[in-house]
Amino acid sequence: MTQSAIAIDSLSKTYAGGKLALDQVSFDVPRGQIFGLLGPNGAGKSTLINILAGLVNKTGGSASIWGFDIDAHPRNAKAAIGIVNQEILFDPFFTPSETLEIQAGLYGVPKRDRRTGELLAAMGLADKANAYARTLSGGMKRRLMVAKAMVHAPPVLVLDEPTAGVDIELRQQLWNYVRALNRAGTTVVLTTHYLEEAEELCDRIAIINHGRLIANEPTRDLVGKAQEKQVVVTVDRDIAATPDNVCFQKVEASGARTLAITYAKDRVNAGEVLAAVQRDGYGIVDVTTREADLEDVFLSLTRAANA
Ligand SMILES: Nc1ncnc2c1ncn2[C@@H]1O[C@H](COP(=O)(O)OP(=O)(O)OP(=O)(O)O)[C@@H](O)[C@H]1O
Repeated sequence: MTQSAIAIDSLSKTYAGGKLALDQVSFDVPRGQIFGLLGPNGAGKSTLINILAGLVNKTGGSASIWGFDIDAHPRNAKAAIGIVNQEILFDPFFTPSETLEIQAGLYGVPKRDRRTGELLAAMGLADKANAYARTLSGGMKRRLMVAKAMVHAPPVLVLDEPTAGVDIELRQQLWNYVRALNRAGTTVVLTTHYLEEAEELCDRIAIINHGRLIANEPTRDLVGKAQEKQVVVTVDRDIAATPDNVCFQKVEASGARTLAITYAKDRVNAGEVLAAVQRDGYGIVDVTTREADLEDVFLSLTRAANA
């Protein structure tokens, strides 16, 4: 039997004060994957990660990391995971090299097993090894945080919002590092608010909403669930009255001669939608289509769960 990187079973958390932040959440993170944990603000993602990190006590259920139950084998469980938090935490007066050495010391990694140089090189920080951490750019600091989480060579790396506030170019760079780490054998779990990031990077996605798991599927299947499609049609004359048809889910005039029509792709096809526009007497000058993406699926799932 192949064990999971992380196995979570009926995990619950009620904070002092009564807030139910996690409600019987169960899912497995398969080994070797890049796994996305998504959810709106306050959904319970940080609570879940903090339980895995041993920073928050769960109220119910169980969790294991690389086969080690977090209650029965807390030290082994902790050694199997590296966590990169949202906050950037290190002493600005230490150099990246010193920062990693200190962290390795905290984890009890013997000097001969330390990988300071290798990690700095992997994160593109080799030439900054001896610079003060405070002189690093924002992107470099984030990469140093990742290196710091990897000093004990954990098989599982958790990145909490790795690219929040990071510009597009650096984001691409960080994605490449995440992919490289994953190719080298690390299972990666990431939380993100950027659905595009999840769609681009993750093999599988779980969605939490108000403490409950509402999806857990391969990314491709999840995105495939979106049934809404949109065609934007430019017609040959000004639109007097917005045409209507049973095969349209929604229709809006987005310009004097432009219609944006949303339809359910499991019920009609673009040809039928265009034929309906022509039947209303319009000639078609131009057409563009837009496929639904993870954002549409995310919104429809969270809306349905809230309803
Ligand atoms: N220490 C705490 N005491 C009481 N309630 C808390 C505590 N920490 C978090 N909560 C509440 O638990 C719920 C889940 O919070 P959590 O931080 O886990 O969500 P999140 O999904 O990580 O959100 P975000 O994306 O905004 O970081 C929220 O309603 C939050 O207000």
